[in-house]
Amino acid sequence: MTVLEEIVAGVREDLAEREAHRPLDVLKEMAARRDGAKNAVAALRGEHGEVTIVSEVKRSSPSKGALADIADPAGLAAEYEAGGASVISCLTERRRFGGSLEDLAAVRAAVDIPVLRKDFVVTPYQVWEARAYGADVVLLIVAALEQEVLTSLVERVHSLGMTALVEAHDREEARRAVDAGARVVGINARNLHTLTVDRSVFAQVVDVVPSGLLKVAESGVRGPHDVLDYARAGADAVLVGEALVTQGNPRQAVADMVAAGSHPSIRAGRK
Ligand SMILES: O=C(O)c1ccccc1NCC(=O)[C@H](O)[C@H](O)COP(=O)(O)O
Repeated sequence: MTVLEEIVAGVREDLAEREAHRPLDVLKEMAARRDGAKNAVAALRGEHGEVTIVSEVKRSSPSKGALADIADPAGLAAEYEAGGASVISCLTERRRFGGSLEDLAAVRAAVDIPVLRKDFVVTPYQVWEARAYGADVVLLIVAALEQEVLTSLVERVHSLGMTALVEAHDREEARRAVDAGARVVGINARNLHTLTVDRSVFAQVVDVVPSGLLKVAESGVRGPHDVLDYARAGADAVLVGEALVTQGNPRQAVADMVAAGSHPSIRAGRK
């Protein structure tokens, strides 16, 4: 079993339990009580040609184990927003990442910018959950989904007013993301078989994604210099987790990355 298959198997077990306790109709009522989803495409695109920053609430991971003791995910998200983040990514997978839907709802309540549900979404029920708990963006991982299922989940996410961030790890997956109707394609540098990070994957894959679609570079960012590198390789946004949760001043760390993404040389090159 690959790491991804193992994670998805655990996700399905947890999901079966939640579905048994909360019928889809109840979730739909919860979703209907929410304000409409925020425009994540506009937030990710930025207003002045800058490369935007997606800041992640991440407690632990399969590759690194425990990363940070985040007692107050809402407070952390508010710090990220104050530092200039454009979108908050909130991990909701429990077993390997220590996240929850409660984290998602708390983050949603604490910030005004769009919030991403970062999980291993494989069924429409999870898409409804995302909306019910306040997400504006839903991660869909190409490697975890048959093409027909991927396409129908993208449609479901968009039909609920949210944005799908469709994640690819190579050129073939990027083509599948585009074919599935993605408006935002993530290119993740973390190999799901070995869990190693190779930041050059972004540059190897990005030309598969047509101009007009947004490109998000994911994983492996250690600091502003990596934001600059991803920006020069064509990223519209950069998603950062570990580097923000493992040091003392997340607001400043985000601000430094935002400054890199807004550097005049980057903005000039994107006009
Ligand atoms: O982070 C992991 O170890 C991991 C393992 C298996 C599947 C997904 C994984 N991470 C999810 C992510 O995509 C990252 O949390 C995100 O891109 C941020 O990465 P980083 O800045 O390197 O923490």
